[in-house]
Amino acid sequence: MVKVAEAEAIIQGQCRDFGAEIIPFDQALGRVLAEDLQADRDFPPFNRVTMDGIAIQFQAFEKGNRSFKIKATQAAGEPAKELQEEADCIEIMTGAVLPQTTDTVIRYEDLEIQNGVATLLTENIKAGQNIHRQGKDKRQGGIVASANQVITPALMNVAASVGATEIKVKKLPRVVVLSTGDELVEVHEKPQPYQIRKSNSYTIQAALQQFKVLAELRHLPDNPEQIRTELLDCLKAYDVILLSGGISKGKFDYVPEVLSELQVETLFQHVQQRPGKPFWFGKHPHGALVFAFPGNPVSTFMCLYRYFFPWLKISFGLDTKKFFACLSTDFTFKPELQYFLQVKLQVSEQGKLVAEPVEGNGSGDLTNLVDADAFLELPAERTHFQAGEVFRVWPFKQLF
Ligand SMILES: Nc1nc2c(c(=O)[nH]1)N[C@H]1C(S)=C(S)[C@@H](COP(=O)(O)OP(=O)(O)OC[C@H]3O[C@@H](n4cnc5c(N)ncnc54)[C@H](O)[C@@H]3O)O[C@H]1N2
Ligand code: MOO
Ligand SMILES: [Mg+2]
Repeated sequence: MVKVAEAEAIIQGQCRDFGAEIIPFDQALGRVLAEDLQADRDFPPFNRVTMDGIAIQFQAFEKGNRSFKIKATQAAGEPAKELQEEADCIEIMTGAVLPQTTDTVIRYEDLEIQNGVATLLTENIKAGQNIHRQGKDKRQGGIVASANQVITPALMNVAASVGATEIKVKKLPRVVVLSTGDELVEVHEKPQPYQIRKSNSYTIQAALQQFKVLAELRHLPDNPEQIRTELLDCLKAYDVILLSGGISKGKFDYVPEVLSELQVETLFQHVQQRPGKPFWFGKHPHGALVFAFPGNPVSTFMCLYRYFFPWLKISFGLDTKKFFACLSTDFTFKPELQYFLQVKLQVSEQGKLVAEPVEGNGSGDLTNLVDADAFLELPAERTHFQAGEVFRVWPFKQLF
């Protein structure tokens, strides 16, 4: 049996680079950027007017001029017009290029316009106001988004602005999710009283979609020959096998034995944790990795978030951020196992992330996961945990 930190280190020692591929820009949301995106022009690309109003020469205001004859109107999308006389102005719209020879924009709210003449209603005018200067945000050639981050809606904005119709992203690993067990029936089927519907595989598949990984689903019956045939096929066809169930001490838990027969090296078996103690991890000589999660739904789920996603993020070149939360109430857990307590998270008015335990009925209670937001990781070497103490937390729900 290995400690949680040892299991984590062994798994992270097996991170992979799956390379990169170029895909159309409109399919890139949620993928990981594999190149730096550069500004093809300055940001903004011209002196951009930021208020609807008039453009003047500030020197005219300085000389005491407070009324300006409107010589022209310039909309966004029009080339820059030119102001000839300092006694005049150009009506100008937000998003338009600053007209040539002007340097200051006054908004309509500070003007009265009558008979084609704009008169100032305020003395509070500053040279250069209401202009977003060319290149102020980024210079041409500068990096507007660096590689190794998830393509978010905000990043799409930048990608579109630089005309990146195609984007280089990290390739996705080929993943298969294997359910095991003769007690499982399909979701559309009506189970016999002694059967249950398959659910873990759908949870795993759904969670992987967060990273745009489209996993295939397969099922292994409790039959060593069939497990062997299926696993042999999967070891050739996939980079990662995510398995749930069939790995503990039961008479029909054939998975670890068959994996060994197929030359999959055991990198660890059993982790000092609850849930998920029987967790098994191994590697095939040709490269495929096998994460064999214990079948109980909460165990599978916890191991997915605690071990697989960090592995995936590191493989993608992403940062693995650490989160901590404050326990809301005293809690006791006696076994010498790292305990992953299901909690609800809330940000207090003091700005603290507070974790409140959600009582459940152990690792078979999948209904409890719906009410919880995260796992709070309580160290194995301790028994009593006090309200206010801070521990590492593994969120599995969007909090905001
Ligand atoms: N003698 C011992 N028995 C058990 C031990 C032990 O140390 N000694 N460990 C227990 C722990 S902890 C866990 S967790 C489970 C792990 O069992 P397996 O990985 O072998 O999983 P199964 O036996 O196949 O199933 C366990 C449980 O989960 C349900 N299950 C399995 N797959 C799915 C699925 N795809 N969707 C929904 N539910 C699933 C299955 O029906 C069982 O109820 O072993 C304990 N036993
Ligand atoms: O510790 Mo097992 O993984 O819960 O039921
Ligand atoms: Mg079992």
